[in-house]
Amino acid sequence: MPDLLIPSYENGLPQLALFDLDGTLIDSAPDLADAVDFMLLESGFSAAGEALVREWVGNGAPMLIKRALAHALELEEPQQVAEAQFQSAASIFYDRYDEYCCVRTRIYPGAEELLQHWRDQGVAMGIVTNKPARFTQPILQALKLEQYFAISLSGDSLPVKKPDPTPLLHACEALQAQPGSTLMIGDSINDVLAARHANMKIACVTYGYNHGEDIRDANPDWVMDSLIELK
Ligand SMILES: O=C(O)COP(=O)(O)O
Ligand SMILES: [Mg+2]
Repeated sequence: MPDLLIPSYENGLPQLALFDLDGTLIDSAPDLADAVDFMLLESGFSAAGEALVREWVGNGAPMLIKRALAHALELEEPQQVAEAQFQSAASIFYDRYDEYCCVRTRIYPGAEELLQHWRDQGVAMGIVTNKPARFTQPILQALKLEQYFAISLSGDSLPVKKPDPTPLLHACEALQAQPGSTLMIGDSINDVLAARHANMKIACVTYGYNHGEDIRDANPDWVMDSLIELK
């Protein structure tokens, strides 16, 4: 693995840094698991627990809900969940998570130190998350993180989400940065694929949510145990 100095950028710093949110900057799994378990219990199933929810996060709230229902119904694929069942479970999940989306959610150690450092160094920063916007904004506000970001794109901000590269390219265009001078920082295969398709370098954290797989298997350009290593 190459060291974390980023030689392809001027001064070793990217012009623009795009951050994934869940599993990269914040550990949101405890509150997500609470909302999933509330939804499952209200729908007449058993709770799934946080460990499983950590494996289901990463492709947006609708997919998280479908994965939880597929597990409860012992279906092989989340796509097999009936639309009516999904809709009623989703409204329970959304109401619950609207109210309790930032109770036990925490910023990972080292994350804010990197954000402060890069802000001082003049690196432009943005959020590209698959989380729906109705949750992204309140969480960024509650954790006082919104001040760092010039742009924040959520899973429903555009017609497509990661692993599609469109949100990453959209952020570059909005902030007049070249993909080749932009660094994506994430925790999952969705971040790696989106960055690859956008011709961006990708650095990944090992502690996040990657569907139970080791992120090294996705071959990101850099792997780190803490965001502080980027500083
Ligand atoms: O909400 C999700 O499923 C994942 O969100 P993320 O893209 O910030 O990891
Ligand atoms: Mg993530």
